[in-house]
Amino acid sequence: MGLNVYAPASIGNLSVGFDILGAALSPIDGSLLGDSVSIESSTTGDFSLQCVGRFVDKLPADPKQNIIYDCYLAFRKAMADMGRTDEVAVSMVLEKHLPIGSGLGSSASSIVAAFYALNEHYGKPFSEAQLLAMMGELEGQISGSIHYDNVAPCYLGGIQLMLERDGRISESLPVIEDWYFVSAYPGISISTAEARSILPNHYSRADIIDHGRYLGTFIHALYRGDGQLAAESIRDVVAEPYRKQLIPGFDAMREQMMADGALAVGISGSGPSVFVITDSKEKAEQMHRWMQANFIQNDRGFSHVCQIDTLGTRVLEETA
Ligand SMILES: Nc1ncnc2c1ncn2[C@@H]1O[C@H](COP(=O)(O)OP(=O)(O)OP(=O)(O)O)[C@@H](O)[C@H]1O
Ligand SMILES: N[C@@H](CCO)C(=O)O
Repeated sequence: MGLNVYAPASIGNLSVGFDILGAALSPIDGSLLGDSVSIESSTTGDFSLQCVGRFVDKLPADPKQNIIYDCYLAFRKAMADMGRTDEVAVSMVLEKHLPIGSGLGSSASSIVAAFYALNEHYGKPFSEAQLLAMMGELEGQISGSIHYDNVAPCYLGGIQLMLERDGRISESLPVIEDWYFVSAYPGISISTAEARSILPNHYSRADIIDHGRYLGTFIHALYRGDGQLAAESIRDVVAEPYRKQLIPGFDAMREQMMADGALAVGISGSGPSVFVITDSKEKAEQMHRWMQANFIQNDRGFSHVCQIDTLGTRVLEETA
């Protein structure tokens, strides 16, 4: 029996919660914005990985350099640690729909889809909390430090707040139902590790106070269902001032979106994708068209009108 698992794109940080907030996204036109992984028992007895999809060309040529292979090794080791050593290997197919270094949680989407598929295939040996811990570890292997703000929303859906306590890595926050997100990827790539390395090691007291106030207000407003206050609190004093120079036309884009009635604008994860929040579908569609005409740099770029994906990672198809 085979399975096809889909893991949605995500916005790390949501501007106001560096490394501790993240949201999963679904395009409102029903298209899939995320990687998927198919899995079945290997007929040769050896592990195999085939990669297909629009953004496959920038993946490492050797499947054993793909993060999916590391997920497989980590999963098999964890099963061996629980005494399961005689399991049959698997054949996997990765459909790479998220560009690498996009700010849309591309590696997280592959990692989450792979672990979810492996767990389903081998009869769910691991709990949600155990899987999330493994996902975070693999994501940390890529970016240099463990942060769950892509893997947690990608896996669990919704808006996630990282608690990072034993057994409670992340918890869901309330979602503002009428928020539309325009998610635009300009078509260039930014490495997460590099985008982290340009950030300051220390912040001023004024920045720390602002950061605490904005994040506290954001979470308070979500629990009150006050979308206006929540959106006004989406301000980034930690990363955007330093990272925006890596994104061509960021300031002009922000100015235009705010003039067009955006509730909030920010960098998606470590960029170069950006997100815009509005409470009107019509405005979102107008902003999406502006992004297509003005922000996207080349034919690899794209823009989507999205809402929060509350389902998270799921099985799309089971085959006999
Ligand atoms: N399946 C995979 N998906 C994405 N990246 C992969 C995968 N397998 C290996 N890699 C490697 O992992 C690194 C991912 O880099 P990075 O963390 O900057 O990007 P990302 O996770 O795609 O970023 P973002 O979260 O901004 O979308 C690249 O060097 C890439 O070659
Ligand atoms: N929180 C991470 C997300 C990376 O997508 C960062 O901003 O570096």
